[in-house]
Amino acid sequence: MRLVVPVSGSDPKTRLSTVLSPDERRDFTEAMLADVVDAVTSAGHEPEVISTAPLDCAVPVTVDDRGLDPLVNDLLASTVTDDEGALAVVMADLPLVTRESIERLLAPEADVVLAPGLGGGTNAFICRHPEFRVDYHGASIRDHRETARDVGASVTEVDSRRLATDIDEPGDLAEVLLHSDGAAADWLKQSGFELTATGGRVDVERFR
Ligand SMILES: Nc1nc2c(ncn2[C@@H]2O[C@H](COP(=O)(O)OP(=O)(O)OP(=O)(O)O)[C@@H](O)[C@H]2O)c(=O)[nH]1
Ligand SMILES: C[C@H](OP(=O)(O)O)C(=O)O
Repeated sequence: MRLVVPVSGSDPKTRLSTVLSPDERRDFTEAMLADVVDAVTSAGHEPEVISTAPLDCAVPVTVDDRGLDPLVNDLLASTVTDDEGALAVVMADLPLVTRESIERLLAPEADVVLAPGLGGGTNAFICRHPEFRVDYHGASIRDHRETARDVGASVTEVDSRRLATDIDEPGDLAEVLLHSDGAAADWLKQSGFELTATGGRVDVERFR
Protein backbone atom coordinates (compact mmCIF):
# COMPACT_ATOMS: atom_id res chain seq x y z
CA MET A 1 0.00 0.00 0.00
CA ARG A 2 1.24 3.50 -0.79
CA LEU A 3 1.87 5.32 2.51
CA VAL A 4 2.48 9.07 2.48
CA VAL A 5 3.67 11.27 5.35
CA PRO A 6 2.95 14.95 4.58
CA VAL A 7 5.08 17.49 6.42
CA SER A 8 5.09 21.22 6.66
CA GLY A 9 8.82 22.01 6.38
CA SER A 10 8.46 25.76 5.94
CA ASP A 11 7.58 27.62 9.15
CA PRO A 12 6.12 24.51 10.79
CA LYS A 13 4.37 24.16 14.15
CA THR A 14 3.51 27.85 14.52
CA ARG A 15 1.33 27.01 17.55
CA LEU A 16 4.58 26.14 19.39
CA SER A 17 6.02 29.63 18.72
CA THR A 18 5.66 30.67 22.36
CA VAL A 19 8.13 27.97 23.47
CA LEU A 20 10.30 27.26 20.39
CA SER A 21 12.22 29.54 18.00
CA PRO A 22 11.69 29.09 14.22
CA ASP A 23 14.87 26.95 13.92
CA GLU A 24 13.80 24.86 16.92
CA ARG A 25 10.36 24.31 15.42
CA ARG A 26 12.00 22.95 12.28
CA ASP A 27 14.37 20.73 14.31
CA PHE A 28 11.51 19.43 16.47
CA THR A 29 9.46 18.77 13.31
CA GLU A 30 12.37 16.68 11.97
CA ALA A 31 12.55 14.75 15.27
CA MET A 32 8.81 13.96 15.25
CA LEU A 33 9.06 12.98 11.58
CA ALA A 34 11.94 10.61 12.47
CA ASP A 35 9.69 8.86 15.02
CA VAL A 36 6.88 8.46 12.48
CA VAL A 37 9.25 7.21 9.77
CA ASP A 38 10.77 4.72 12.25
CA ALA A 39 7.36 3.35 13.23
CA VAL A 40 6.20 3.01 9.62
CA THR A 41 9.46 1.40 8.53
CA SER A 42 9.44 -1.07 11.42
CA ALA A 43 5.88 -2.01 10.45
CA GLY A 44 7.34 -3.09 7.09
CA HIS A 45 6.22 -0.15 4.94
CA GLU A 46 8.19 2.39 2.95
CA PRO A 47 6.98 5.90 3.87
CA GLU A 48 6.90 8.56 1.13
CA VAL A 49 7.68 11.85 2.87
CA ILE A 50 6.27 14.90 1.08
CA SER A 51 7.36 18.22 2.57
CA THR A 52 6.78 21.86 1.64
CA ALA A 53 10.56 22.45 2.08
CA PRO A 54 13.72 20.31 2.35
CA LEU A 55 14.11 18.52 5.71
CA ASP A 56 16.62 16.06 7.17
CA CYS A 57 15.12 12.60 7.13
CA ALA A 58 16.30 8.96 6.99
CA VAL A 59 14.25 8.38 3.82
CA PRO A 60 14.06 10.53 0.66
CA VAL A 61 11.94 13.68 0.93
CA THR A 62 9.89 14.94 -2.01
CA VAL A 63 9.46 18.72 -1.93
CA ASP A 64 6.00 19.93 -2.94
CA ASP A 65 4.79 23.30 -1.72
CA ARG A 66 1.09 22.61 -2.08
CA GLY A 67 -1.23 22.87 0.91
CA LEU A 68 -2.57 19.70 2.53
CA ASP A 69 -5.93 19.54 0.76
CA PRO A 70 -4.72 19.92 -2.84
CA LEU A 71 -1.74 17.63 -2.17
CA VAL A 72 -3.67 14.80 -0.53
CA ASN A 73 -6.64 15.05 -2.90
CA ASP A 74 -4.30 14.82 -5.87
CA LEU A 75 -2.63 11.75 -4.31
CA LEU A 76 -6.07 10.19 -3.77
CA ALA A 77 -7.11 10.91 -7.37
CA SER A 78 -3.93 9.39 -8.81
CA THR A 79 -3.61 6.41 -6.43
CA VAL A 80 -7.13 5.21 -5.67
CA THR A 81 -8.43 4.86 -9.18
CA ASP A 82 -10.25 1.54 -8.83
CA ASP A 83 -10.97 -1.22 -6.32
CA GLU A 84 -7.26 -2.12 -6.20
CA GLY A 85 -5.73 1.23 -5.29
CA ALA A 86 -5.12 2.18 -1.67
CA LEU A 87 -3.54 5.22 -0.07
CA ALA A 88 -2.55 5.67 3.58
CA VAL A 89 -1.76 9.14 4.91
CA VAL A 90 -0.08 9.47 8.31
CA MET A 91 0.67 12.91 9.71
CA ALA A 92 4.24 13.77 10.71
CA ASP A 93 3.43 15.20 14.15
CA LEU A 94 2.61 11.89 15.86
CA PRO A 95 5.78 11.06 17.85
CA LEU A 96 4.00 8.53 20.06
CA VAL A 97 3.28 6.17 17.18
CA THR A 98 4.84 2.71 17.29
CA ARG A 99 5.05 -0.26 14.95
CA GLU A 100 1.98 -1.70 16.71
CA SER A 101 -0.14 1.43 16.27
CA ILE A 102 0.75 1.62 12.56
CA GLU A 103 -0.16 -2.08 12.22
CA ARG A 104 -3.51 -1.39 13.92
CA LEU A 105 -4.19 1.43 11.43
CA LEU A 106 -3.34 -0.80 8.48
CA ALA A 107 -5.29 -3.88 9.64
CA PRO A 108 -8.96 -3.03 8.85
CA GLU A 109 -10.22 -3.69 5.33
CA ALA A 110 -12.86 -0.95 5.18
CA ASP A 111 -12.98 1.45 2.21
CA VAL A 112 -12.05 4.29 4.56
CA VAL A 113 -10.19 3.82 7.85
CA LEU A 114 -10.00 6.94 10.02
CA ALA A 115 -7.70 7.62 12.99
CA PRO A 116 -9.16 10.63 14.83
CA GLY A 117 -6.90 13.15 16.51
CA LEU A 118 -7.50 14.74 19.89
CA GLY A 119 -9.26 18.02 19.18
CA GLY A 120 -11.12 16.83 16.10
CA GLY A 121 -8.45 16.41 13.42
CA THR A 122 -7.74 13.38 11.23
CA ASN A 123 -4.29 12.14 12.19
CA ALA A 124 -4.18 9.25 9.75
CA PHE A 125 -6.43 7.51 7.26
CA ILE A 126 -6.51 4.80 4.66
CA CYS A 127 -8.62 5.13 1.55
CA ARG A 128 -9.68 2.41 -0.87
CA HIS A 129 -12.66 4.28 -2.34
CA PRO A 130 -12.10 6.27 -5.57
CA GLU A 131 -14.49 9.09 -4.62
CA PHE A 132 -13.33 9.92 -1.09
CA ARG A 133 -11.63 13.32 -0.71
CA VAL A 134 -10.21 15.24 2.27
CA ASP A 135 -11.00 18.62 3.74
CA TYR A 136 -8.55 19.23 6.60
CA HIS A 137 -8.66 21.69 9.49
CA GLY A 138 -11.55 22.47 11.80
CA ALA A 139 -13.27 19.31 12.99
CA SER A 140 -12.02 17.40 9.97
CA ILE A 141 -12.81 13.99 11.45
CA ARG A 142 -16.51 14.90 11.38
CA ASP A 143 -16.25 16.11 7.77
CA HIS A 144 -14.35 12.97 6.73
CA ARG A 145 -16.94 10.66 8.31
CA GLU A 146 -19.65 12.54 6.45
CA THR A 147 -17.80 12.53 3.11
CA ALA A 148 -17.12 8.80 3.40
CA ARG A 149 -20.81 8.18 4.10
CA ASP A 150 -21.88 10.44 1.21
CA VAL A 151 -19.78 8.52 -1.32
CA GLY A 152 -21.08 5.18 -0.02
CA ALA A 153 -17.78 3.99 1.47
CA SER A 154 -17.61 1.54 4.37
CA VAL A 155 -15.90 3.25 7.31
CA THR A 156 -13.95 2.03 10.33
CA GLU A 157 -12.27 4.10 13.02
CA VAL A 158 -9.10 3.17 14.87
CA ASP A 159 -9.29 4.05 18.54
CA SER A 160 -5.60 4.54 19.40
CA ARG A 161 -4.23 7.03 21.88
CA ARG A 162 -0.83 6.91 20.15
CA LEU A 163 -2.32 7.76 16.74
CA ALA A 164 -4.65 10.34 18.33
CA THR A 165 -1.91 12.34 20.04
CA ASP A 166 -0.80 15.02 17.59
CA ILE A 167 1.61 17.57 19.00
CA ASP A 168 0.23 21.02 18.25
CA GLU A 169 0.41 23.14 21.39
CA PRO A 170 2.86 23.60 24.30
CA GLY A 171 0.65 21.52 26.61
CA ASP A 172 0.97 18.56 24.23
CA LEU A 173 4.73 18.35 24.84
CA ALA A 174 4.11 16.59 28.17
CA GLU A 175 2.62 13.64 26.25
CA VAL A 176 5.91 13.18 24.40
CA LEU A 177 7.98 13.12 27.60
CA LEU A 178 5.44 10.89 29.36
CA HIS A 179 4.90 8.24 26.69
CA SER A 180 7.81 8.19 24.24
CA ASP A 181 11.55 7.58 24.27
CA GLY A 182 12.06 8.36 20.61
CA ALA A 183 13.77 11.19 18.73
CA ALA A 184 11.21 13.87 19.67
CA ALA A 185 11.46 13.02 23.37
CA ASP A 186 15.27 13.07 23.13
CA TRP A 187 15.18 16.42 21.37
CA LEU A 188 12.93 17.94 24.05
CA LYS A 189 15.17 16.64 26.87
CA GLN A 190 18.32 17.92 25.15
CA SER A 191 16.64 21.31 24.72
CA GLY A 192 15.97 21.59 28.45
CA PHE A 193 12.31 20.52 28.68
CA GLU A 194 11.31 18.57 31.79
CA LEU A 195 8.05 17.26 33.19
CA THR A 196 6.63 19.17 36.13
CA ALA A 197 3.73 18.25 38.40
CA THR A 198 2.01 21.15 40.05
CA GLY A 199 -1.51 21.23 41.43
CA GLY A 200 -2.07 17.62 40.41
CA ARG A 201 -1.47 18.36 36.74
CA VAL A 202 1.53 17.27 34.66
CA ASP A 203 3.06 19.91 32.40
CA VAL A 204 6.46 20.74 30.92
CA GLU A 205 8.83 23.50 31.80
CA ARG A 206 11.99 24.61 30.02
CA PHE A 207 15.00 24.91 32.29
CA ARG A 208 17.55 26.29 29.79
N1 LIG B 1 2.96 18.58 2.74
C1 LIG B 1 2.31 19.39 3.60
N2 LIG B 1 2.15 19.01 4.89
C2 LIG B 1 1.51 19.85 5.75
C3 LIG B 1 1.01 21.11 5.34
N3 LIG B 1 0.42 21.72 6.41
C4 LIG B 1 0.55 20.86 7.45
N4 LIG B 1 1.21 19.74 7.06
C5 LIG B 1 1.49 18.56 7.91
O1 LIG B 1 0.22 18.05 8.32
C6 LIG B 1 0.24 17.67 9.69
C7 LIG B 1 -0.80 18.47 10.49
O2 LIG B 1 -0.42 19.80 10.39
P1 LIG B 1 -0.93 20.96 11.37
O3 LIG B 1 -0.71 20.58 12.79
O4 LIG B 1 -2.30 21.34 10.98
O5 LIG B 1 0.03 22.15 10.90
P2 LIG B 1 1.53 22.51 11.31
O6 LIG B 1 2.10 23.36 10.24
O7 LIG B 1 2.31 21.28 11.63
O8 LIG B 1 1.36 23.35 12.66
P3 LIG B 1 0.67 24.81 12.91
O9 LIG B 1 1.47 25.83 12.16
O10 LIG B 1 0.79 24.99 14.39
O11 LIG B 1 -0.77 24.69 12.44
C8 LIG B 1 1.67 17.85 10.15
O12 LIG B 1 2.34 16.63 9.93
C9 LIG B 1 2.21 18.91 9.21
O13 LIG B 1 3.62 18.80 9.10
C10 LIG B 1 1.18 21.50 3.96
O14 LIG B 1 0.77 22.57 3.52
N5 LIG B 1 1.82 20.60 3.13
C1 LIG C 1 -4.54 18.92 9.44
C2 LIG C 1 -5.41 19.11 10.64
O1 LIG C 1 -4.59 18.95 11.75
P1 LIG C 1 -4.86 19.69 13.16
O2 LIG C 1 -4.92 21.16 12.85
O3 LIG C 1 -6.12 19.12 13.69
O4 LIG C 1 -3.64 19.34 13.96
C3 LIG C 1 -6.55 18.06 10.62
O5 LIG C 1 -6.28 16.90 11.03
O6 LIG C 1 -7.62 18.40 10.16
